[in-house]
Amino acid sequence: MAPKRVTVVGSGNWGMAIATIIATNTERHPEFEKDLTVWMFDEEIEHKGVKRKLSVHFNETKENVKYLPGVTLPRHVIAEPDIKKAVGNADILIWVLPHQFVPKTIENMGPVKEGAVSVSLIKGGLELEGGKLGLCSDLLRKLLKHEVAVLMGANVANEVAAGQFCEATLGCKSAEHQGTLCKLFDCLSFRVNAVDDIPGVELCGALKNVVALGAGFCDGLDYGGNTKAALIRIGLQEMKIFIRHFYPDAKDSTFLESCGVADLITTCFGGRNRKCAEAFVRSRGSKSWDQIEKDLLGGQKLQGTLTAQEIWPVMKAHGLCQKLPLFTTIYEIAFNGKAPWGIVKLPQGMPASAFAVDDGFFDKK
Ligand SMILES: NC(=O)C1=CN([C@@H]2O[C@H](COP(=O)(O)OP(=O)(O)OC[C@H]3O[C@@H](n4cnc5c(N)ncnc54)[C@H](O)[C@@H]3O)[C@@H](O)[C@H]2O)C=CC1
Ligand SMILES: O=C(CO)COP(=O)(O)O
Repeated sequence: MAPKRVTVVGSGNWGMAIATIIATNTERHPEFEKDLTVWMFDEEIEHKGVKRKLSVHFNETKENVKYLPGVTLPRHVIAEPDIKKAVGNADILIWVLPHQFVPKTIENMGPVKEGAVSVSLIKGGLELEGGKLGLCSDLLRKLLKHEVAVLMGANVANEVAAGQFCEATLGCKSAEHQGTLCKLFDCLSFRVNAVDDIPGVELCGALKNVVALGAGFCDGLDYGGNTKAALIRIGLQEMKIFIRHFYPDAKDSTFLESCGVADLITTCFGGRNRKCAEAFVRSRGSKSWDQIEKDLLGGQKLQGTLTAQEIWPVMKAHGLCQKLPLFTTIYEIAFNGKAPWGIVKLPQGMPASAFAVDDGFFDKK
């Protein structure tokens, strides 16, 4: 059988980091073609005083100076800015875009190969479809008309690119594809465990970004480890309530995989959602989320705020707000001007001086 061609669709922080792992595996396993294509959403960059396209700079230097600076990828990783060329010949498509860009990207691309398979690494992209909760992998499945697996885990991109040990969870229904896809991702520093609970894996990946906003609010209020641990515990519980409401068959064991508790922990300590939520509180209401994203992420994208907005109408439509007080509070702090210390149920009448930011910028709903 001809070796399978692989394309990574997306070249942000995670797209580039996972390309380092995949490229190692396409080189050592003969069932894959060694060259790895990465679709690069092209843009003009200025690096050391020289202006040129990001893809041109990458193909010459093998460094994505905007989204993963300081890391040189293997020579056989090739950036392709033309989406039609990037996906047209691929047998395996790895989706790693901020979820808001998925529909337009698919609209712009041509046909995909018969028998191709996709894996979504995208955390977010939830919507109600005729009362049912639609996932990003459902959208991909609908538009691409082929099998879509998911890969989620405790995988802060810069740490993965640095070769630090971590784990990930592959959610995949077909036993045949499980084997091939594990081979594509698994290596000594990136251990992959396959399960067949796709909605459980994917929803853990999306919802932990919302909980991470709460963790950032705690950091902005200078609360310590006990409070953050409580928030993580309650967050995990609410993730489970939410997921089970829509997918009663989601497995308990999924929450103990890397995609569950491990991703929640790493994101609540080291993620961008946490970082921006801390800045939101410290700005005392003076900066919008868009401004914070621009100031702190250098072109990378926040996913937790969008996901919080996506699940809010879903929670309301399904009468879940009371069952999910933490998710509700996170939404209200992020978008309704609720005081950030509402993140913990503190005793009524506690003196204002006990709080780091009680200077009147947030009303006390
Ligand atoms: N960065 C991380 O540590 C991790 C991220 N993820 C997930 O991976 C997904 C992708 O995130 P990152 O790779 O971090 O991206 P990123 O936030 O670092 O970069 C933004 C990406 O969006 C692209 N872009 C900007 N405008 C676009 C447009 N109009 N159309 C298409 N693309 C456009 C940029 O070229 C860039 O590749 C997200 O769902 C995220 O939650 C998952 C695990 C780890
Ligand atoms: O998903 C992640 C780690 O697994 C990264 O989270 P952030 O998007 O908050 O950085």
